[in-house]
Amino acid sequence: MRYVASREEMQNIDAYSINNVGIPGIVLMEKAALALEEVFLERIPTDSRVLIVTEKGNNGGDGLALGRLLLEEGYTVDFYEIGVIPHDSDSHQIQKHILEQMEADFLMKFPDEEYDVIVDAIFGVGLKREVAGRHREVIERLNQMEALKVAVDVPSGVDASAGQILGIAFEADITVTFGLPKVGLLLYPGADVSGEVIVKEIGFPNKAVEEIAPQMVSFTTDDLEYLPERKAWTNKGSYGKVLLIAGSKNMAGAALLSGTAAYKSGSGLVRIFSCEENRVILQEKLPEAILTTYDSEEKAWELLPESLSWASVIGIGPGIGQSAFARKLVKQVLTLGKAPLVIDADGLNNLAALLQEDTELRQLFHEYEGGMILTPHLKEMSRLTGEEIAEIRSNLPKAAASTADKGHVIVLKDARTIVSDGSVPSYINMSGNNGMATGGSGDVLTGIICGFLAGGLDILTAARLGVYCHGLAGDAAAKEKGYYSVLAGDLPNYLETILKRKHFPEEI
Ligand SMILES: NC(=O)C1=CN([C@@H]2O[C@H](COP(=O)(O)OP(=O)(O)OC[C@H]3O[C@@H](n4cnc5c(N)ncnc54)[C@H](O)[C@@H]3O)[C@@H](O)[C@H]2O)[C@@H](O)CC1
Ligand SMILES: [K+]
Repeated sequence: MRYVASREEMQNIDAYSINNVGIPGIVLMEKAALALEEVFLERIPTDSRVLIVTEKGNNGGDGLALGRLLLEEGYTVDFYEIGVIPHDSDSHQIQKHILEQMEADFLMKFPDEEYDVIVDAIFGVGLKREVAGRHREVIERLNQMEALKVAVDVPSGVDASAGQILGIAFEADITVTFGLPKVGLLLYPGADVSGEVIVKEIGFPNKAVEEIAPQMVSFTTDDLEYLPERKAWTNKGSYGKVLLIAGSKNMAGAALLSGTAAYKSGSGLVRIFSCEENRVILQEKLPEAILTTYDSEEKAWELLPESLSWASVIGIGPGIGQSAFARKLVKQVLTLGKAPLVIDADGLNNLAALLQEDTELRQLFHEYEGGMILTPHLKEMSRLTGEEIAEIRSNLPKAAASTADKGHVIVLKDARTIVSDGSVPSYINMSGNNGMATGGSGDVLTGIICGFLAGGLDILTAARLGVYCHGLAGDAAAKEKGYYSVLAGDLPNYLETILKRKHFPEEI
């Protein structure tokens, strides 16, 4: 698990490292420059022409130090300092002085030449208001130039805390960021202009990071260690019984996808509760599943209580539709269910309607004892909370945390999914890609989370790890099939290669 920092948190980590631990700022700056140099040497030929654009803060200082190292390696380097900020930082002054001693040239005006690489060292985490005037003009021109664009720490113009664009932003192909990823590089639209984000260690001591304890975390592949344990002397009963209330007439696929994903993520037994019309296809495509099907509403109400009491995990929603019957299904589950519960898709739409119209249901919802995970995308979240989508999008972590406050885990699904139980830190997911924006992908996520719950994970870990592994499966799928052609049905297969890493890391 690693922290993801906001602007203030990163500034506090900087300050703590320098003032309390005693690491001189210039040392951190030199390490930042070395980290940038490393990326250059790995990816960019030394006969390249590089333009480094700076301002007088520490981000600019990083750029100057990088330029010096690149000159030593044989790159051709031009420096252009905007120089509108009235005072330069101490470390910037030192870097400038060194370059002057080395007789490096500073361009007096914005260059007309062509470059292979442009480095943006104008603003980093110090940016706090709209970019205007000369800064805006320069960033506009840089964005029009053809070159590989490298941002130092944060693309200038991106609010490092929320990912908003403050007027205009440098459009980077690569952002080399120091110490910790910044929230603004991961949330959109900031993520769009950050390109590939490379996180480089530059020597912020753990003590400084622990002391500040940022309010967001993310997973890396090391966190696959949290996957449910599997012991030698076990049987199918050891890995839980998942009941999926899914599918309706013409919607067998949703049940199939979530059921397959639940099995592929380790569930001992999966039972699908669906309509009779789906029996044949489910039996053919997922013969491992136990089927409980109904051919009338009366039959459904007769079968449901036994299914609910059988289950150690319940998932409801994929493909159930929004009929009065489906709404009653949700209500019955909240009334009779005792196990950890995942509510997704139409389960959430029905829940939103019930919460508005049914006081008794509101109480059941708030008092549900088994633990509950809700997995809304932005539209479903808007229905649940009554907030506008734009408002939710403007601060996804806040939207998730304030809804989760009511005692549930919220998985707020977007290009960067947030998972929160209302406490800090909340989780921001870094895996996954646009190839997963395809029908049925959410059904697979529901199945994975149910599978992890069945394996014994608590609701928060199951939700975080479910989202992370779902994204990794999507990344593996996109790598082979391309972003256009990933199907939700591919995801459970690629999930195999991800989960396998826990026990066979050497084979990956
Ligand atoms: N503090 C440290 O010792 C370290 C800082 N590092 C680098 O320094 C950066 C932070 O440096 P700074 O805090 O000096 O700030 P920046 O270099 O990010 O920004 C420079 C200054 O611009 C001004 N400013 C902010 N918004 C503006 C706007 N819209 N228009 C015009 N001026 C504006 C502010 O006064 C700010 O201090 C990091 O992102 C990182 O790149 C690294 O060298 C590691 C060590
Ligand atoms: K920058």
